[in-house]
Amino acid sequence: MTRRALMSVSDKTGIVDFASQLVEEGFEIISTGGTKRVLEEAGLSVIGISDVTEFPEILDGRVKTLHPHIHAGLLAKRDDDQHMATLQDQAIQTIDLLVVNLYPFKETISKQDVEHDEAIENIDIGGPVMLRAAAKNYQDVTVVVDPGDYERVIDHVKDAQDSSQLNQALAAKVYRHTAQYDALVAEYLTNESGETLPESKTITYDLKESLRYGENPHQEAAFYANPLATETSLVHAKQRHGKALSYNNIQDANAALQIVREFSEPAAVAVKHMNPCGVGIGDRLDQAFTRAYEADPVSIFGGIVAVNREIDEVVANQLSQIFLEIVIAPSYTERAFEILTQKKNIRLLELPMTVDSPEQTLHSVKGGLLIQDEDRAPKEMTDYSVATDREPTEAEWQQLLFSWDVVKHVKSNAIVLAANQQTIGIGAGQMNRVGAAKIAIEQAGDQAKGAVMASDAFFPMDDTVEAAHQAGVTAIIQPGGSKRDADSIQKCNEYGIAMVFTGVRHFKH
Ligand SMILES: NC(=O)c1ncn([C@@H]2O[C@H](COP(=O)(O)O)[C@@H](O)[C@H]2O)c1NC=O
Repeated sequence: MTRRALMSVSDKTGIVDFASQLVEEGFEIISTGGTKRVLEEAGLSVIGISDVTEFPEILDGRVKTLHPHIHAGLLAKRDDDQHMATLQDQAIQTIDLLVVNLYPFKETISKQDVEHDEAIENIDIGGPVMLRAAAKNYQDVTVVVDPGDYERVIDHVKDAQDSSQLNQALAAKVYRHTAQYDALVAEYLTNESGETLPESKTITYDLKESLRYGENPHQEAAFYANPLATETSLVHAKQRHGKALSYNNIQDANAALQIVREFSEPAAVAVKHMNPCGVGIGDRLDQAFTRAYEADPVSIFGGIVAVNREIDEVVANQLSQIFLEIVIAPSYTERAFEILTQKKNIRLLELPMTVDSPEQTLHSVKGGLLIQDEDRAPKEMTDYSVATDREPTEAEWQQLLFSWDVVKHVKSNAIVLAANQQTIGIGAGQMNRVGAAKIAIEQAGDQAKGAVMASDAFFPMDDTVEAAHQAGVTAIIQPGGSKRDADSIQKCNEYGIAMVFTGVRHFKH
């Protein structure tokens, strides 16, 4: 019996060529309205879907292939005599090859200000039903959802190769595709209805690139992208120079990006192992970078630097003095690019530094997933209160707010010391708070005199205030809320330290 291919595609790329080759191999082609038109315009002879269903395409295309003549033709098991007898009784012909791609739902909802009705009309119904039917019956039907697969399918047809392995692989691809399609529809409608943490969550990602390895060379790894990621997301960063990013590079670049986006003034952030090792702000980027560099000239070596202004010749010269894994900037002047690309091993990324919209963060645990809102506490100081007798001076306030923006991005327990728009000591990821303070203080050395301190969470005891005073710190910012706040306040008053409570905690694990 003549083999039949049903073609119904929104993305018509390559369809004429594919159909022509199938016809040459003896296939009959069945098609829906738009696809049929394209094929016929190319001179191919096509059977209209309505000739098979004996029913018109109705409801503006909402119903065209949803018909037993199509679905029985896709689903009948060829080695089941009863199935085949039923087809014969009902005068239904088998369909051997299905070529479908779906209404562009993702592209539609990615458009700015898309109307709800337009989104709904772009939910494909008939396509996924056919795809799922053909994929279920992959032992007898080849199903193609991706124009990128036309070539390998036609090669198989031409060589009359055994297609069982290919069919199964293509069927699996179909279910991944329809699952992603439905996940995006579900996400769109869920967001519209205002639900944030529904009873089940189907998340979907596309492979962006395979990585050489994960955190360590024996770990296999890949980078996946949210299909709806906005252009400010790291997955859309343009790599203008250097070798491929590693797993650790991506994590560090992400961390650097989050921190630098805290600041509207020129800012430079150096990151190592997902913690900032130096952050500086200033009137100009070169000034900000000098501060970030001088904050910890040892740790920045081999680090990642993110800045929020165009890199010019001056900054490029500064950056090229040290070994850096990655630089991320909104843009580079031509001269800066020339200077930096003289370094073979540096990776240069370009990404708008505009503040991106908050998204939920996901963290996997064995057998589960933790989902939470991004840590975007409002920056207004409405809940801030001065807990001590002495108010911070204006200069202290500036440094306190700067250090508070930084400490939020340091692994807990976290303490940041800052002076003159620059971090001077960072204690990260310690198991007790005073331990983090001691590290920050030691790093700051003499610079701690007159500096300020930020703590990501409250002081359980007054020992951190004691350590701060010994080092010469004059003002502290922390959430407050400990049972023993009174002890810390008393100690600050004794030492003339000004202490601000923010009422907000910034744990980061
Ligand atoms: N309603 C149906 O019965 C139906 N059958 C196939 N489609 C889709 O219609 C599109 C192709 O339409 P056309 O050939 O008219 O350009 C394909 O994306 C296909 O997935 C349908 N459309 C939407 O559900």
